[in-house]
Amino acid sequence: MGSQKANLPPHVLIFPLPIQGHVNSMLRLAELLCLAGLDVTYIVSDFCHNRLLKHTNVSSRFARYPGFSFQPISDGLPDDHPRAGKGFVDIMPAIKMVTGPLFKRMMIEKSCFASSGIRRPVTCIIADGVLSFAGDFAEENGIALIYFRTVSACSFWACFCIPQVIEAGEIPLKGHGMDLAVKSVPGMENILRRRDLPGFYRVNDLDDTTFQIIKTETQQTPRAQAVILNTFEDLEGPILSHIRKHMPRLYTIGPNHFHLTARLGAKATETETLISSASLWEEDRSCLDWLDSQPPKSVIYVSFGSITVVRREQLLEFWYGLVNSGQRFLWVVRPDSIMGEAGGGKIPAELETATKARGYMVGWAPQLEVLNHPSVGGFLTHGGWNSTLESMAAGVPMLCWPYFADQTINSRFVSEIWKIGLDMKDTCDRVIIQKMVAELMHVRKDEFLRRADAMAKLARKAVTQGGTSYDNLDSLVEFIKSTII
Ligand SMILES: O=c1ccn([C@@H]2O[C@H](COP(=O)(O)OP(=O)(O)O[C@H]3O[C@H](CO)[C@@H](O)[C@H](O)[C@H]3O)[C@@H](O)[C@H]2O)c(=O)[nH]1
Ligand SMILES: C[C@H]1CC[C@@H]2C(C(=O)O)=CO[C@@H](O)[C@@H]21
Repeated sequence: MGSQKANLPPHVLIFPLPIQGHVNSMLRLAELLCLAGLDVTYIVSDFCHNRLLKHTNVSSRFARYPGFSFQPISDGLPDDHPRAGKGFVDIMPAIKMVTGPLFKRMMIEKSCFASSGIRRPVTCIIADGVLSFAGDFAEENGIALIYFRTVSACSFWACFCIPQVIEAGEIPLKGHGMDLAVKSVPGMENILRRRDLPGFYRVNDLDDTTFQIIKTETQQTPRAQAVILNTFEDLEGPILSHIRKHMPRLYTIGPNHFHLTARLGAKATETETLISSASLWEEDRSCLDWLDSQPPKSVIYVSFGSITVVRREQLLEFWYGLVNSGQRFLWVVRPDSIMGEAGGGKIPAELETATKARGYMVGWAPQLEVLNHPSVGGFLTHGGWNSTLESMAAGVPMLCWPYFADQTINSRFVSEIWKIGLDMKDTCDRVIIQKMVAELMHVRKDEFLRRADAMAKLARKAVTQGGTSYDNLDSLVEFIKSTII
């Protein structure tokens, strides 16, 4: 057994927060590690697992990696709990109180998923950067620990600097002075206004539970032996230098959906790769047929990710703004995304008519395929980090309407640093929406497309052999191997 075991690959446990953006990002990492020949156990909430099995091809997709397995666990919430909108605030405490103890028990009872002569017990835990209990378990049991924070480096760094921002008296915001410059986040002195700080900062009381959780979880990151970020050096180099002063072993491997496409390259066609989704809702592929019949770069794709909810009045502002812009649009309206009477009330006839003429609505879209469709020329997005990277990699300019969390700082970087789109934060007005859609799709179209195209090229370079993300992934795999020698 001893010599047999020596030939077995490392066994990595991957544990994402059970939210669409985190599950997508970490499942892509799981596949990248499977391709490198590592064994992977992927912990997933029962809620997400059931949906993945129902709406995706994950079973067949991962069947080709014999060293891969899913390990479902409860997320501590009842099945019918609304995990979107305000419901999201319950996720972190439930995970901590319920999933944490369950996880520790499961790891011990299942001998950390060892299989005699076939698989080592877990040798390395790659936990979501906000799941410190997984880090505790790794430390208590002498297992290598890596954190993967699934947001942008700029958001992670701004959260890491929470103590300095408090010290400088720049928060609590108390709703005023939102346009004042933030001076206490090194490297961002001339970039951020208070309204651009990650949404968690928007509290009147520094004892706010979510704020405290984010602060504590972020502060403990440096105890890991390594940190992974889904970004690339050409995109966030200056901020990464600041982070590396505290966490020198930092692997940037993104954009990881693009990286996966590049690594699968020879083994799969582009379409095969694109349809390897991890959607928690059923994708309505009919929108691709609709896109096929639209002129090149004429459509603005609208989607606010998996957590955003809007009030009916806001829905109507967006709808009028889009219709009045005269632009063709493909709009994802998630079934659980309208607050209140689930979209009750009549839709004005002029909106129905205009939507039939030049719009298309679905409950959930095959987003990667949509963004890479030649008819799509812009993306009205909440600025979730996956959506932002997916848009960048496809060379599609963005109009950002951030909802919470990292989105408020991502949108600032999109507009002011990368200059590949516009930031519409803290307003929801049909006239502004109409004007900004026109600016993105007409007035400044060439300028944005040129920069977005240049950014897409940098992203491609990063994930191609010899590129920074490509090399960093190889180094990460070597590091994981080194932890068992
Ligand atoms: O109709 C749709 C809409 C979205 N997606 C996919 O769903 C993912 C959405 O991820 P993201 O854009 O990151 O949004 P959220 O799911 O809202 O992500 C959460 O997690 C992200 C990563 O931590 C954070 O950046 C966000 O702020 C947070 O809301 C992306 O891969 C999309 O391609 C689809 O496939 N179809
Ligand atoms: C629900 C939020 C808690 C932490 C996650 C996050 C992060 O900074 O890691 C950002 O927004 C959401 O994805 C998560």
